[in-house]
Amino acid sequence: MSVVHVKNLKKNYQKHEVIKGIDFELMDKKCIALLGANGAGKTTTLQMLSGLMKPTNGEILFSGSREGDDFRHLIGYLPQHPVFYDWMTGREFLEYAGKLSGLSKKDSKKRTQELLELVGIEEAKNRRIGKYSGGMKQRLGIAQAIIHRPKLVILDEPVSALDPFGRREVLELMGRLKKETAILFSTHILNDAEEVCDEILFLHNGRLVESGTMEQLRDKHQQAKIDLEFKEDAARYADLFTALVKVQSHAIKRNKISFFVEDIELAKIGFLKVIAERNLPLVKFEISRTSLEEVFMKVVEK
Ligand SMILES: Nc1ncnc2c1ncn2[C@@H]1O[C@H](COP(=O)(O)OP(=O)(O)OP(=O)(O)O)[C@@H](O)[C@H]1O
Repeated sequence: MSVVHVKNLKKNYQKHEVIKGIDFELMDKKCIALLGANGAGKTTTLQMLSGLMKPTNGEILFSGSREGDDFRHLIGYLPQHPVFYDWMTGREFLEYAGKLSGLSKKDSKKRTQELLELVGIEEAKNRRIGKYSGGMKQRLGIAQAIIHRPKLVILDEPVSALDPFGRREVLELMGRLKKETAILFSTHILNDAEEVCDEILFLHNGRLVESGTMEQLRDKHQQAKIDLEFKEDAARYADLFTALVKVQSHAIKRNKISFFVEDIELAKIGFLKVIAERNLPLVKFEISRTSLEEVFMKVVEK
């Protein structure tokens, strides 16, 4: 089921158009990554969706509501740089946020306990937030954003400022969270998107240059790849392989060569034969597919 439909969304800052007419639809209980380089327009888009900023043009229609309706109860939002009251405990903060979002005192307490468990900070609930790690603060922020059971939770760069441990905790939480609600999160880190999301929206200079499920993007853009690493400069060996099988392209970086091939099975047999027959000084043979990062570079260079 659709949660929100965005049509021809535009935003100007003074005369400068930073969002140039984007369209997309978000489905229930999916995790969607809004991907883009710095300045692509991610924060601007998320702020319009969360109701914090008015679009210059276009429509944001939440299912079950009409244009002009107040849709804030349907969304939860965690800004890029959330601010907490460090003197409050995690439990106090969530109970307070629950009451602010309209829950009764009793419901707020009940939901707080449920969320403390869901986000994994139950044990630290009576500790002051000032003593929490970055990952714990971010998980508390996510709990706050979903306290009123929104249909869509919007997270602006939720893992960018975290160390690898914090990052892992939050990514795992996002994976669990999509059972409850749709998640839209922005990032410029492609691995994070690849790890948790079902769909991707690629934003580039204020336009959506590509979108789809991970599977659709892989089918459309990803190619099979064989990486070879030699003990010495790889350039001298490239021709031995390109002459062999249908190699679509290759890239040489000092001791390494990446070959993009059409038929991975055929290429694998041919490559291994050449390596064995000529006893080439190989240190690594790896079969993979182009990463999302390579897909992204390809899409934005179009
Ligand atoms: N209040 C503002 N006034 C004028 N221009 C702005 C304003 N806020 C953002 N911009 C410009 O709009 C463009 C998009 O900014 P936005 O913050 O939405 O991008 P972003 O993709 O979130 O980038 P980042 O990853 O750096 O946060 C940028 O060129 C930015 O300089």
